[in-house]
Amino acid sequence: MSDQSHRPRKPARPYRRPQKDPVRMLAFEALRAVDERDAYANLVLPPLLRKAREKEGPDKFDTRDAALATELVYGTLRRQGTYDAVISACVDRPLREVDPPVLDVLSLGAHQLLGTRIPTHAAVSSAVELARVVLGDGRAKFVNAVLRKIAQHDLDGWLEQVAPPYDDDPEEHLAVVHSHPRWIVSALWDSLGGGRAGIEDLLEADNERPEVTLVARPGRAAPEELLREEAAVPGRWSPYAVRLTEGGEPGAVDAVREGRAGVQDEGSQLVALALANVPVEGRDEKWLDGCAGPGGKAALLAALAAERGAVLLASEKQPHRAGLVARALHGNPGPYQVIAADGIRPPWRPGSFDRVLMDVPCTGLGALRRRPEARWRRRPEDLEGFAPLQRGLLRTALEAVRVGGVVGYATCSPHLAETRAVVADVLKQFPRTDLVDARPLLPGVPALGDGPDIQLWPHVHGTDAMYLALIRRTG
Ligand SMILES: C[S@@+](CC[C@H](N)C(=O)[O-])C[C@H]1O[C@@H](n2cnc3c(N)ncnc32)[C@H](O)[C@@H]1O
Repeated sequence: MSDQSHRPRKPARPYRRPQKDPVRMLAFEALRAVDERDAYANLVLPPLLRKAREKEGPDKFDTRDAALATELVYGTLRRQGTYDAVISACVDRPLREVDPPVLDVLSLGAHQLLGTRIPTHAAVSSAVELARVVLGDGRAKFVNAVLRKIAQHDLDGWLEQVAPPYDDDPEEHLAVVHSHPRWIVSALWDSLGGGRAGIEDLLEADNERPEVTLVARPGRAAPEELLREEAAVPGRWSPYAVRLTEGGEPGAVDAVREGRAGVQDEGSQLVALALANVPVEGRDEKWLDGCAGPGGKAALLAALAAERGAVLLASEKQPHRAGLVARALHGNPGPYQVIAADGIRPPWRPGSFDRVLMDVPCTGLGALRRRPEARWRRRPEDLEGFAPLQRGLLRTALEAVRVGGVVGYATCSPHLAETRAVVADVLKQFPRTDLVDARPLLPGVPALGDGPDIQLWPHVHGTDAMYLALIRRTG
């Protein structure tokens, strides 16, 4: 008999079943859907939250649980670049060799440790329990070991280690610290100009959850009605805007349910208002929105047109999105028309309209705060994909407007390749046009740029980074 057989055996720990925590399970499921199926977090979350409420009951999954699950998903996705850098420093192989579900649990754990106030012990143990449920005990040990390494420093401590010093490589430093792909940091900085403080504020603003902003559609609802909602305050710039400072459920607001009001970023409202405010000489009866889906700007324009006895034609290429436009415009106080049509081969006659909005498809780099995963999905090559469409749509807009009328070219991206470059290129083919100074059309809105076009910014205006150029046809 060997010596060993006499040694008292360490009592085996009794097996304990992993605890299923509905908040972490839900967050993991959402992250997997975003990762695996290219789903959008803002679309995936609401049904998962509903399902959790139904399954667990309102006592076990209340509004605080829903808020925590939402924050865990959005925060993990937004800060993924930073967390990847930290996790990389704690594992002994390249991240691409870590199984995606394992990486999702690690990222969720990293966010709990570095991006929330959840105490360290709870952050690690909840992520490890989650790992036991969704990955099994073996891989949970790996998760435990990595998270314990991460827990040795706070976020600032990690950033000092994993981000290059600003002076050595400013763009890479900002990319890691503020969790944006480097090419996006570079593009935003080109467009914003200025020094370190501005771009840092902008990148930080992209990482904040935007407030919910409503629009009281003129002639259909008054802002005062919306201001009666809980924690509602007036918009900063648009007379029709009301901000719900605690988020709330816009769908529960009567005016929103009835279509008299809508959810609309204030930047989007300002674009519609500037186009509606620009003076045009003579007839002012026919307005066109050539890229109308899902209908936010069209609904505001149609209501403003109705006040002036003008009619909006809202056109959208995708039939199902044209359906959304029809829904947004339903109940408009004046006449309007909605059609599904390709703005590149339009059915209308040239020179038909007095005001035209072309809010073209774009990379959406101005709305990153709304779509937490978007920054990681976009590629620089996407710009080339949009370029011909953006130019083509601006050309047809300029053909659609009458001499003396005005076109508004808008994007929800501040990327210069989608904004000024498109306008400059297309105007070479339309020499009989003038750029109108859009800044005085939005009185009281500061820092709109050098003009004549305008660029809004999340960190300056609290809006999406919408761009607008107003172009008048002179011949
Ligand atoms: C940025 S979105 C417009 C947002 C809209 N103005 C709003 O405020 O709700 C661009 C829209 O253009 C549509 N689109 C894409 N290609 C188009 C085309 N060739 N002609 C017309 N619409 C097009 C897209 O389907 C999308 O709905």
